[in-house]
Amino acid sequence: MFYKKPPFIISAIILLCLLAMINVYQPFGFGSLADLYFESCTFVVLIYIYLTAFQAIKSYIFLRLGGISLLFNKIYDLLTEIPFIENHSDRFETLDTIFDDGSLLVSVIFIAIGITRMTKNLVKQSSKDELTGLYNRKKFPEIRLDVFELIYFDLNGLKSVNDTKGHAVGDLMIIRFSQVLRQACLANEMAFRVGGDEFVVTVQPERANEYINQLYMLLENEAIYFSYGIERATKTTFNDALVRSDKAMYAMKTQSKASNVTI
Ligand SMILES: Nc1nc2c(ncn2[C@@H]2O[C@H](COP(=O)(O)OP(=O)(O)OP(=O)(O)O)[C@@H](O)[C@H]2O)c(=O)[nH]1
Repeated sequence: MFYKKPPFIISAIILLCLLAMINVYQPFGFGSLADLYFESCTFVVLIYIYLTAFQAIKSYIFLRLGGISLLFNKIYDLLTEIPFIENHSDRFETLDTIFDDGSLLVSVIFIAIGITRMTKNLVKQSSKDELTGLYNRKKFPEIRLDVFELIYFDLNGLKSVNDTKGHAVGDLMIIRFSQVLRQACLANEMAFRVGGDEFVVTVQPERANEYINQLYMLLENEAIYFSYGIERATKTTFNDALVRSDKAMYAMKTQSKASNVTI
């Protein structure tokens, strides 16, 4: 609930409260007033970042720890502007250094690890299809085999499933087919979703027919039908093979429709 409020307003209120407190207690003697204003602003900027990036911080433990450590560091900086606390901290120099410089060092390390992990994860997610978890086209340059057979798949009759049973059932059909595509892959073979009901699989040379037979077996008792086209390819001939396998798939679909056979 709290985090749904605009972070800017919350941060501004905290800043105003801090500035008011500084001014009210100023006669009792703070250190440098300028220092205090800057420390307060940095603290509030941190709060603002914490609120706006809350989802990311929540999901990554290192960002969370780094954020906590940085907040601690800033609070400590603020508190040590109070002469009474500053006097005490000066007496425990090592402890003061650990609280001040140590917590800053820890924050920087944790935040750096957190950002690195988050970036890696984002890159990984950006090449995955959200609905099925299969790779999307962005992953094409990273095909793991040098020579392979490329199979272009298209589901048959998805539109009529959508129209008669609803989009959610159509989604389930796509998800189930994707599961089976992935299940039939060996190491280094990859499955991609390249369009609504279109998929590409790269399998080891001479394995396409075996792969497709496996799909038929896995989908034996399920009303999921598909057309496909197979082309042999290398990384350099990939784009041509993609076009040719799409055409071969289309030819199979046209033929099956003409003969009114469900494949
Ligand atoms: N449920 C669902 N449907 C989708 C999705 N993406 C595309 N579609 C639908 O899939 C259908 C694909 O079109 P077509 O390939 O012409 O439909 P089809 O019924 O499979 O026709 P054929 O390929 O000729 O058998 C369209 O109706 C799209 O709206 C999706 O993510 N979920």
